Amino acid sequence: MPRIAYFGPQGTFTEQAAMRFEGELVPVDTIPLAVAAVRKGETDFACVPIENSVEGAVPATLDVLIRDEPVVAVAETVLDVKFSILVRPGTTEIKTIASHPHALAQVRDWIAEELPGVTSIATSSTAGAAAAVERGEFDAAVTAPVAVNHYKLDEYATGVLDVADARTRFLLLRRPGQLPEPTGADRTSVVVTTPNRVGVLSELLTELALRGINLTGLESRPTKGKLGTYRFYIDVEGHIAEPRIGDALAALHRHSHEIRFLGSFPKADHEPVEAHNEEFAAAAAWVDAVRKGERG
Ligand SMILES: O=C(O)C(=O)C[C@]1(C(=O)O)C=C[C@@H](O)C=C1
Repeated sequence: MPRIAYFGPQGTFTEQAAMRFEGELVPVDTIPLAVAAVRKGETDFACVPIENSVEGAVPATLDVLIRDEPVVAVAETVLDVKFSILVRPGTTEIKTIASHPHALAQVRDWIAEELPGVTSIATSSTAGAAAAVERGEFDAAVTAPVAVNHYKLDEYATGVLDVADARTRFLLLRRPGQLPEPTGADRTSVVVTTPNRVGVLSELLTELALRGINLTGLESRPTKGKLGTYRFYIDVEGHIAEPRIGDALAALHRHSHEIRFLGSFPKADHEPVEAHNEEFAAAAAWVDAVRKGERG
């Protein structure tokens, strides 16, 4: 059975996401450690959060994807997110509340309303906060609902969320190898660094638009070198096996200093992508025929 390192410890949202894939689950404490496990070959896959509908991209994941040896996404899954507030049995007063920064940000208004004056503390993960509360380091933790099954804690509140219908998307990563087959409902992800000149980002986006490619995500992260220099993470609908996507990625390659492929994989929503692949194939066949002198 393949081994999947996931952003743990037990009881995180990422664990629930990882359970949707076939494999033996291996908890590790941080996102970089989960990805390092797959890079070193200690596990076959790593499962990490990539974006949340309320708080946006998960910076730790974006940063780890560009470092060291390449890893590629082969699948994604989306979880509905709502939180539980866990406390040690018998707790009467809450002065400190701990969680992953993304989780704290999603319940900020609830905390202000229900626990005014409480101090919020960032921990490595939601379940890491639960473990710390169990050890007596903080009074309360903002966790995934399942965390109550893993720690000797009680539910102070459940179903907590400032914005209804929050969702988080997770990636299943592995070392580069055979790509998943195109399904007609895929996503492709790349990260590029561009020369610093006028209009370069608009050139990249035009390459996509000209080929009828739908952009589903655009994030920038500093290169961590010169101030004001950025990497762009680009998600589009389609699979690199499709001519228009392959063509567009080749164009992005031409516009970039550096480009890294982060995967082509089925979208979690399985909604078919309008691809116009026949038109691209017909156009390529025409050019081919003209080159051979068979057509005018
Ligand atoms: O700490 C966890 O439980 C996680 O899986 C991380 C994470 C995130 O990074 O966004 C996942 C989903 C929630 O939005 C809150 C935290």
